[in-house]
Amino acid sequence: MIRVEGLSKTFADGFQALKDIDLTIRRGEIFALLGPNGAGKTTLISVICGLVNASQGRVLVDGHDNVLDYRAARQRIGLVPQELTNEAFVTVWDTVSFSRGLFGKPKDPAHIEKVLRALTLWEKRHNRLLELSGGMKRRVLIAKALAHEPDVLFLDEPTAGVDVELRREMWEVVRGLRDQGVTIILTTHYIEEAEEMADRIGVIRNGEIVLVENTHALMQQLGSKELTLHLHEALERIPPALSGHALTLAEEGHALVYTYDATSQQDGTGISGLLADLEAVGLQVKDLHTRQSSLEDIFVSLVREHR
Ligand SMILES: Nc1ncnc2c1ncn2[C@@H]1O[C@H](COP(=O)(O)OP(=O)(O)OP(=O)(O)O)[C@@H](O)[C@H]1O
Repeated sequence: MIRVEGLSKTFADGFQALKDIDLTIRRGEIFALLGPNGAGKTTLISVICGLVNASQGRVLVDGHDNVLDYRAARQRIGLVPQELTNEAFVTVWDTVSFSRGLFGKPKDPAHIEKVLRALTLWEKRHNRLLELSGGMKRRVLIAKALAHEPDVLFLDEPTAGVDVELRREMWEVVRGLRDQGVTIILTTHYIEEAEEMADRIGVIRNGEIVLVENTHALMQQLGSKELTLHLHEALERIPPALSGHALTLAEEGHALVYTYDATSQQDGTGISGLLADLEAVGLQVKDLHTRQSSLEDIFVSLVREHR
């Protein structure tokens, strides 16, 4: 659906925000662009959508070069911006219909109705935007982006700053759109969001794509958790009876650290077996805590790995 080739962007002040990016987005997938603040997510989306000029490279949208064949490329794209930029006094129906008109598409009330129903905004179609909740306003932005029947929808941080309930609601909406055949590209800081939503994840850091991976495979790689068991008495070495568990000794023998795959559904975490074996060898646990790799840890290790 989208092909990005050798894309670089240097801003007027000399800052290079994108460095030689190659990326292919498949038709019908949800692709999450995951990266820390300032990584270049918005810039990349803006270049693909034709809002910012590339310094080098090119972008094809369904085979159409987004510079040489701008109209055809842009028409296939719907963009939901990061900021809520709705006019306050127009109605839901009018603002969504107007967005369609911007693309020179003939009026099609049946399509607008379909979009509003899909986003559960139909009941609110005669309301002015200032009368809507924050979640509804976000959905109006999606409706506007879908008004001209794009094939691919870009969502820039669709759930930044929204509460858990609303985030889940947004996920449902986005999944529904994918099921209707829309290709979706979203940016996010939240690894949970990427995990929950995306078929594939691209990690961007300092303007470089450091990894593109199937979500399931990536979570297997990143989903490892650590369980630290503080012991009553220090050990000199790990007892042979525990050699079947992925254990290391820490804190001068006062703690055992167990690493396990938090995403494994087949084999479980192995924690209950470990605890049983600890008891069997007479080790007493004083305290325990778990820790999951933070997004930052993950980025750091990914970047290290790919250097
Ligand atoms: N017009 C501009 N001129 C100069 N630098 C810019 C401009 N726009 C963005 N940048 C810089 O490019 C880098 C990438 O910005 P971008 O907005 O793409 O990041 P992001 O990954 O979307 O971050 P966030 O998660 O915070 O939205 C940042 O360092 C930013 O300061």
